[in-house]
Amino acid sequence: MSSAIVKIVDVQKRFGDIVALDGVTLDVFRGEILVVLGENGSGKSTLAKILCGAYVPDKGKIIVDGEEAKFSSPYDAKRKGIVMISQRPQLIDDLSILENIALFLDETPSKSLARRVENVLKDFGFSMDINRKVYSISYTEKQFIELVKALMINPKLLIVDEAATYLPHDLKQRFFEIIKHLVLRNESVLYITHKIPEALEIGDRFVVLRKGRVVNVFGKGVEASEIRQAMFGFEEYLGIIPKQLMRIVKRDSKVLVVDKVTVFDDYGKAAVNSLSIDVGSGEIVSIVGIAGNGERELGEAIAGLRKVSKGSIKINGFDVTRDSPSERVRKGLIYIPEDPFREGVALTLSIAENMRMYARERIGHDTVLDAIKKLGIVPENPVTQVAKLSGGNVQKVSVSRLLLTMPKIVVAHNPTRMLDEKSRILVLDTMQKFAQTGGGVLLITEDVDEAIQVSNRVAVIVNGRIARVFEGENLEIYRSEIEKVMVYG
Ligand SMILES: Nc1ncnc2c1ncn2[C@@H]1O[C@H](COP(=O)(O)OP(=O)(O)OP(=O)(O)O)[C@@H](O)[C@H]1O
Repeated sequence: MSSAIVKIVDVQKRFGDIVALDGVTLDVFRGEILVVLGENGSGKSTLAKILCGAYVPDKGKIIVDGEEAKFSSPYDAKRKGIVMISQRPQLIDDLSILENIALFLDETPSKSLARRVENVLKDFGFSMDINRKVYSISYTEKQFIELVKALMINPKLLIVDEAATYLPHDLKQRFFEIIKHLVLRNESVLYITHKIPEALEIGDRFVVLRKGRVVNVFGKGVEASEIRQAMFGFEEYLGIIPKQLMRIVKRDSKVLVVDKVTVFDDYGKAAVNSLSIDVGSGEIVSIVGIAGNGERELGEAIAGLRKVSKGSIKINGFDVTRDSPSERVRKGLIYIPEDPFREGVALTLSIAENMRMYARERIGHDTVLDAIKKLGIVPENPVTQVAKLSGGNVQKVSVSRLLLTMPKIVVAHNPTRMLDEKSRILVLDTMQKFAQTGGGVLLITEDVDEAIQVSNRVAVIVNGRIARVFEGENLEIYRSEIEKVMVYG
């Protein structure tokens, strides 16, 4: 392996009394993909933010190309060829995709820039209207635009903070090909992910952080169990309840009925088009699709956050089509939105205040502590402001409502995004247990693995319609067909 492009020497970073990084020393070599793994809150994003100039370390040094770098902003790092694609898209909602990219590149939007952007999109085999305003695109599409933006400056060190993990399979594979090309040109990639199989697929070396310290650095050939052991202290992949143990689904007793529903997007286009789906008591139904096919609008319509133009929605037998979001909650709905930062939590409130807001009855201190413990939220202190939590821990607060109430139907949009493996299993397991006790779950997800693992039925959404429904004991056999329908309809 060649020389280090970046040397991280004894870096420490504290936020009040939280030690996010505790003396991290690490080299990033030229021409490598270095994967960083660790539980939620272990310090991965903080390390990435220091490297890209968003945070200044309290102690320690960052050496780039042999010289100590003192970045005071991401702009300084960008000038040195270090760019980060963050876990949470950093785009301005009211600007178009093209305007956002222009802003990042310090250019004015022009026809020639549009052509360059379209060429990168072509490399991905993807086309989209780059004049669309960012507020109208999904979270996943925003993340994709972040990748495009970063690649346009030909970075020397590209930092990907969980920004590619949830891309649709084909786009992710193309992104992997593109970063492998970067590496062939001797550029480097620091890749943060929670998915161990993904890490093994892409990485050359693997660093595991725990409580802000490097606990292991592995080379190629490492086993998933070794990484798991370093991350969590146990080797086994924690399984979820096998589906055959689930109680019989009562399809005749429907907890959610979406009947020929049409919903418009922010542009007045029908994003959901006369779509019907129902969920029986004891059933988990997944809706899978490539982001931008109407899944977000469908979730919002069920939650009462978006108007239903035609058709009707019933929760637990009640017609809720015209009900307010809170009325739907009263009738037994729990909705976990796609973007926890925007809709899932109140960032300025504490963990406990958020949880008290979700619970429909008064909950005591012990219930709050119990939910924090079960989900492994760090820091554990219930008065911590949610804005101070790591991405995965914010998502945990958003999904904690699953543990705090006994709803009839859960509608969850990408609920395990940003969660480490342990917490992901807990969330899926909770949904299975909830279905076992007679509830129903509509899981809207881009993660086909997850849908196959936990569902009784998998419906594929394409252009706002259900293109196909797959059903059976073993949905695994339909995997490639499901993926094909997702892409080709
Ligand atoms: N701006 C901040 N203010 C206060 N605390 C912070 C801030 N940013 C991070 N922290 C704390 O530092 C610790 C490490 O957070 P970090 O975001 O680096 O974790 P992470 O490994 O990236 O987690 P995740 O997998 O959830 O994204 C956490 O305990 C977090 O609460």
